[in-house]
Amino acid sequence: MSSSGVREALGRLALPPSTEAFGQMTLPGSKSISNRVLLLAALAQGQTRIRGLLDSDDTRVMLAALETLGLTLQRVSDTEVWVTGQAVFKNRQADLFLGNAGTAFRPLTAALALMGGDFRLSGVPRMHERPIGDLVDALQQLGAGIQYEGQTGYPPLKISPAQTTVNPFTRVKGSVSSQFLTALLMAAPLATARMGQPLVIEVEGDLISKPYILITLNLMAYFGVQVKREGWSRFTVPADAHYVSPGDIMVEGDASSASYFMALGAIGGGPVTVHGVGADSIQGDIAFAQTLEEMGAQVNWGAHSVSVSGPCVAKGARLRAFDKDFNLIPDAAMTAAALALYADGPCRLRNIGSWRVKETDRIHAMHTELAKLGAQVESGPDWLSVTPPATPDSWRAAEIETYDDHRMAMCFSLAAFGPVPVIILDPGCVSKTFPDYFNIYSKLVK
Ligand SMILES: O=C(O)C1=C[C@@H](OP(=O)(O)O)[C@@H](O)[C@H](O)C1
Ligand SMILES: C=C(OP(=O)(O)O)C(=O)O
Repeated sequence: MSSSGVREALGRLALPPSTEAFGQMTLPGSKSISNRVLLLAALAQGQTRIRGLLDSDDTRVMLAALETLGLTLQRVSDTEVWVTGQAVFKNRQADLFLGNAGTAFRPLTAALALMGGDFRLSGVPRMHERPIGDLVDALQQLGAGIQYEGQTGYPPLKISPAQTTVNPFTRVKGSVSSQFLTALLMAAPLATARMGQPLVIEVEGDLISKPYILITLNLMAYFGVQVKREGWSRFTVPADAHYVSPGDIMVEGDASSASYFMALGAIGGGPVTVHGVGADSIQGDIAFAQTLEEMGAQVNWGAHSVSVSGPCVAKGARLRAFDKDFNLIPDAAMTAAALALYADGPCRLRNIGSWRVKETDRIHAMHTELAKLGAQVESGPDWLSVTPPATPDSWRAAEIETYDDHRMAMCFSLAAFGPVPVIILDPGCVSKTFPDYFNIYSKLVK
């Protein structure tokens, strides 16, 4: 990292042309669960032992922010930390750098805005292009003092002490990111504690990425706060809501990270077995296994593991093409887009508009890089269609740009099963959620 916290793009990784993939791997902890649990533990009464924590850029910025806010964190190892909660954080003035971690930026904005204090929240330049206006609007309805330091609707943000009277009702738009609703829900006990009455959160319009809200509600319940949910449009946090440490919590493996290895099993013969998520997972992205089945792979479930086998595409076999709405699994959907290279016909990903405002404009990035390899690609505001190279001769060797997007690097590693050399530029961008990705990858592909 440079002094501004911006990671320098470095290096290139030539992928060895691969024909097979098999073996076992253990997943790093879930990013979504790790950052939620860190914040919930910080707000909870008592001490929480967190095991299986993800150790990556996104969790490091969250840990550093909590330390700056005065929390006592005991790091037992890279994947284990003990957090002693404080209903109201000790330091009420802080300047926090949150990288490009949506799961740190959005929930901390809500918690600090409702707690009150003088805070500044910033990130890498791309974070300052990722919208946050819908969350700020919802928090302002609750009496929060938030100003935009630059462009209206985007970070960096300045938070000033909240008004003491708060409204027991707010509305939030759900069409840009589900993380805004997640942030309001997790911070809600700070508002109910001040008001002594329940807080009602209404979602305006469509809500995207719904399974992530279920992760939020599940973990809030684990920390003692039961939210009443009426469909996807109304959420009520009770008047007496307060977080209590569950004592010990084990973070599941990351289901989005699992998608790359499950995909390897589906194109390289397999079986590839991932340990850390399985049939009991609380993460929506495990539903990617169903996409793989629809494409012709075989999936075997354990409680905490998944094994995938499939055809060997390097020997000419093909996966079944798909036309599918991916709104529920936007992250694993990128893996499906890369697999379209090996399909037996045109594939279409629908309802993926949120890709435009993630680590990069993922519709543009995917379109550009798949086309470099010889696929015929078309895209629109919220869709992507990929016609795979018709014959081995239609493939073209390519240097794949990764746009400082971990998922671009990880999903294009699957292109190594085509008939051309592939180079991944700046492979180190995987550090956002999976620093060890290429090391584990290299052990499973032959
Ligand atoms: O709440 C979460 O943990 C996440 C929600 C999703 O974002 P959107 O709700 O913006 O689609 C997902 O893409 C992101 O990686 C993690
Ligand atoms: C969208 C992602 O990240 P974030 O949590 O920063 O939104 C992602 O990991 O694909």
